[in-house]
Amino acid sequence: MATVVSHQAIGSIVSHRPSDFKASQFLKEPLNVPMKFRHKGFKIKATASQIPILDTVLSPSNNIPHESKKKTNEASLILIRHGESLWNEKNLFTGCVDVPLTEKGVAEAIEAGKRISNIPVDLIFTSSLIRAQMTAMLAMTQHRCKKVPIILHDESEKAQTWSHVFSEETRKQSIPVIAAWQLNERMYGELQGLNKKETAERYGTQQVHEWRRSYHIPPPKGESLEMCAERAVAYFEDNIQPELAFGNNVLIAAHGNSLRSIIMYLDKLTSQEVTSLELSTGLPLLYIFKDRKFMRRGSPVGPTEAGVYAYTKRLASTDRSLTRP
Ligand SMILES: O=C(O)[C@H](O)COP(=O)(O)O
Repeated sequence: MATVVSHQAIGSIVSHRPSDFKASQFLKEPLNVPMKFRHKGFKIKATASQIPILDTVLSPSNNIPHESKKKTNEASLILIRHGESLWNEKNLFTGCVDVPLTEKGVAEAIEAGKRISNIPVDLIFTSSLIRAQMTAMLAMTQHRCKKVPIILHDESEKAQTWSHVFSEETRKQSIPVIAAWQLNERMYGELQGLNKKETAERYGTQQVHEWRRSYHIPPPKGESLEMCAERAVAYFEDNIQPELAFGNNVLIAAHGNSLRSIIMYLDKLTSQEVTSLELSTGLPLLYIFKDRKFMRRGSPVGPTEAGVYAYTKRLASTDRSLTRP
């Protein structure tokens, strides 16, 4: 049965910004510094894949290559398209318009959380849009680690200084969340806010299908999937893949088309094959990154699903450590 979360509770989850928090105080593990943090004067010369992630935040002079401190040679990657939004419900093109989840979307996010509750998560990436952020937060309420996802703000030095956590214990109970606009939904241009059915009646089903699903054809004044891939996949390669290579388990909460472009990259789909890739709202997908390869494991069925632990030895040992009293 779906867990019920009131709108008030959701509001407090998503609007409670971490005002007592700072990345450099927060993460002891050597996570990679995302590109945006690396622009903030950490004086890093190495490429993304060589940088010890949050070591750099912890200590700007620390420039030990990844390999020397690598945690493990495999990591899990969970992708979740956000739950149903208010405009999904109304069948409107949404794109980059920042629309929250419906009650059904909230339930979907919680259900997704149950499905992934046994899969380790060290780091969360979301788009900058509220529907993806709500989804990540709600999903993590179901996780067995019981850690609190905390959004890292890097818009100013002051934001970083002011969001300082002084308790070591609290830091250990937190998971960093990095919000990146590059993971946003594709910009749907002049279609944003239009009804999908009415648009198909006006321009023809074939034309609208091409705008929605083709790789190369952009909607009027919007982004094609190819253009969306240029930013989303580049972000993935520069900022997320190094985390996985280091052994950090990552959850990405994003959107239908930004995730389609990332899945196209992970599964090596052709521009023709990606046209038939559809993602349901709130359905998590699991990949294992090992030996520099992505292996798709499908959608975990639920927290009691034995198969989830059979995916890898590492997940099995995580399960044992979580169940240990
Ligand atoms: O932006 C939107 O309207 C949807 O989230 C994705 O829409 P699509 O399925 O039409 O690409």
